[in-house]
Amino acid sequence: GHGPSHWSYTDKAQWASDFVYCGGHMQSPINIDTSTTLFAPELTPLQLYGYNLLPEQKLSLRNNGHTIVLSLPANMSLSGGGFLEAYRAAQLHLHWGSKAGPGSEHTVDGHRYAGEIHVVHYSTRFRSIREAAREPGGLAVLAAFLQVGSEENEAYQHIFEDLDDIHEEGEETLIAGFDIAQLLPANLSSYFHYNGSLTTPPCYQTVNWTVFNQTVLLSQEQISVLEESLLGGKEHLIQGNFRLPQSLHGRRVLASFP
Ligand SMILES: NS(=O)(=O)c1c(F)c(F)c(SCCc2ccc(C(=O)O)cc2)c(F)c1NC1CCCCCCC1
Ligand SMILES: [Zn+2]
Repeated sequence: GHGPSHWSYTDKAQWASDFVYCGGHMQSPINIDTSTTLFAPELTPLQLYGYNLLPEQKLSLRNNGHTIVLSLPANMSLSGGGFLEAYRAAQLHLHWGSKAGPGSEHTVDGHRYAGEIHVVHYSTRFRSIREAAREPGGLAVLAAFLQVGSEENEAYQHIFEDLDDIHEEGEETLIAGFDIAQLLPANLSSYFHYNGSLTTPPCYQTVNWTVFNQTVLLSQEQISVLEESLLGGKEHLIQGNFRLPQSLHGRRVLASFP
């Protein structure tokens, strides 16, 4: 990049020199080693409120050069799941790979999935996500793995059918509201939980991560459309927009299931 505000996935090794937190000891993503996770029965099922949006509710879908970001209304919220406070939804975005290989951020026992969805929330303690992003526990991100299955996933079509409108970096379009919960696994009770960071600069170490154990199934065609539709710069597609697993530095990963 040319100056600290510009970074890319091709110069991940430089992030820590431009962004101090990216070299910290509570970074994300991580590899989840299921043989060392700790069963925590206090991790209750996640409760989603206001996720079932009416079609009249229009949502901004934007190509920001690193991923696609769907902005979410602040009356969508999250509680339970061992969280001590409530969180408001802010945005969701995706990470994916290319023909060369899969692109989830977290891995499980070294396995990388085709992709990963992140639904970003911020604590109701704060007035804005910018403020919350700087405070420990300020953000809660729900993560689910995208896996290739035999059927087309109708919920993801609400997003993928409009990717041509945001082919170029910086482009934005409006899509009709739909049930955002349909983008997540049906089982919201089985998940991993750990404290980590944003997975891109500025890498703030302020994220409560929830990674669902059940995956979401999309068709190969849908995954290919995601991998081939979005430009991150003049000539190159956004592909492989994932950070490599970071060291735990002694952190324990909790599991809501035995
Ligand atoms: N996995 S993640 O949650 O760390 C994450 C990523 F991996 C991401 F790649 C992204 S997108 C890259 C950051 C970015 C770039 C441009 C703009 C803009 O032009 O509006 C906005 C954001 C991205 F937006 C996020 N999440 C954002 C992090 C940046 C801002 C803090 C709060 C929102 C969460
Ligand atoms: Zn993300």
